[in-house]
Amino acid sequence: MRLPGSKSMTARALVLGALSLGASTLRSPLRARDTELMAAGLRAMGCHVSTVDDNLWLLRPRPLGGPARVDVGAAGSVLRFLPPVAGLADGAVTFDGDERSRGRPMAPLIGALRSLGARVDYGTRLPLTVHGIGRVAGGAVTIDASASSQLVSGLLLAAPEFDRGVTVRHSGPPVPRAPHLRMTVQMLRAAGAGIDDSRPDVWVVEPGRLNGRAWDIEPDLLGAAPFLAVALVTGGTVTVAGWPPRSSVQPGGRLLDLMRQMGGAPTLTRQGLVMRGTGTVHGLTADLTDVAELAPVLAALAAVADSPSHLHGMAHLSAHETDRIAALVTGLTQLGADVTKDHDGLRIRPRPLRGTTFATHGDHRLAHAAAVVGLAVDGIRLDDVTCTAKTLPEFPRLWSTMVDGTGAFGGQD
Ligand SMILES: O=C(O)C1=C[C@@H](OP(=O)(O)O)[C@@H](O)[C@H](O)C1
Ligand SMILES: C=C(OP(=O)(O)O)C(=O)O
Repeated sequence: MRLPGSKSMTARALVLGALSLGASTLRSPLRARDTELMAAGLRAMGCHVSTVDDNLWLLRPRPLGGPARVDVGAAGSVLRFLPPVAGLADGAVTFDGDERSRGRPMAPLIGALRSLGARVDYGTRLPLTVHGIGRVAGGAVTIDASASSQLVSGLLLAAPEFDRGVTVRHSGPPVPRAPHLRMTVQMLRAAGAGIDDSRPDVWVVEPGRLNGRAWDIEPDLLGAAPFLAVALVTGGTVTVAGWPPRSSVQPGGRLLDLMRQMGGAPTLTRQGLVMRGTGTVHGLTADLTDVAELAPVLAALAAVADSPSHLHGMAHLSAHETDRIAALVTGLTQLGADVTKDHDGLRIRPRPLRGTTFATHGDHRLAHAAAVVGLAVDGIRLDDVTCTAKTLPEFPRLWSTMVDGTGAFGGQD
């Protein structure tokens, strides 16, 4: 199969392109609800973004301005990356989104933006309005980003355009998702930013113009998880074409290590990444701090494994699209698994499972998890599969084609 483009790379390339001198292109971007909302948000502020060609999106930066309204939908990236950009626009930009987004952690970012010189109307929930004056003073700021790495990424991505750049210090429990922060730093550098991340929990971005450029978006390796899980559960083989090299900005190596521990045998070949399984899945003890989006699919695998699992380092998952920890406890328990929550994760002891309805809570990664359990247990029904459009609108088609056994899924060549 061929995977669609990385959600995180697509989001960053769009934001950087809007703040650059000169045009940018995105080759093989992800077309999904989150990235279309990012494009629409930038358009609303005045940037020219053409997404008509599935394989090549085009950005022509123009002066950003309001009044504008931005729908963040359920996208944490739009929610955290665009308010700092709106500070640079001339005029008021109002942000709102799906009910669940209204309460996702934002306060540290708003506090930081205010102390960097932006005027923001925000209580404790969306909607919020940034009253941009075309410039943000910038400077040094300390925030607690333990609830979301996106709080730091959002500040860094816009910072080259701040008069004094930015120095962001994180203070508090560890920031989750170091790989996403590395991706932010690498993509800023690739766009010409001066950025120092040599000290733990401190990021310094110098002021300066970014250059428009051609971005090659890698396939979404985190989105590969449910498809690779198929090999483990069924004892089959799944080949993912176009798997990026080890130097990838995504934590692909970590995904493969975790799947190897659960019984998969991944090899990189000229055809791509080949995952082989035996049909027996092993339990896993792992700290998922850096890759917690994988937790739902790994929890699904753990529920059909031959031994218990302990997945931890995932406390902040309770602030994602839904409270993922609570949803996994309830959903997997209803199927018959023995699941308990501890202070920052889940303990899963497999037991014979029964087919029943699995509540996705409108969360794409919970839908992926239910689909994986459904490979091993008859009669699993998802209460909603349209939520997969957030990051992979083709998910139902890809999955059913694969489960039907035609082997023809993923033809995006
Ligand atoms: O920067 C990014 O592209 C992302 C960062 C992570 O957010 P959190 O740190 O809030 O988990 C991740 O979960 C999200 O899917 C994408
Ligand atoms: C947490 C996720 O998304 P976001 O925070 O970007 O909405 C995700 O895709 O699993």
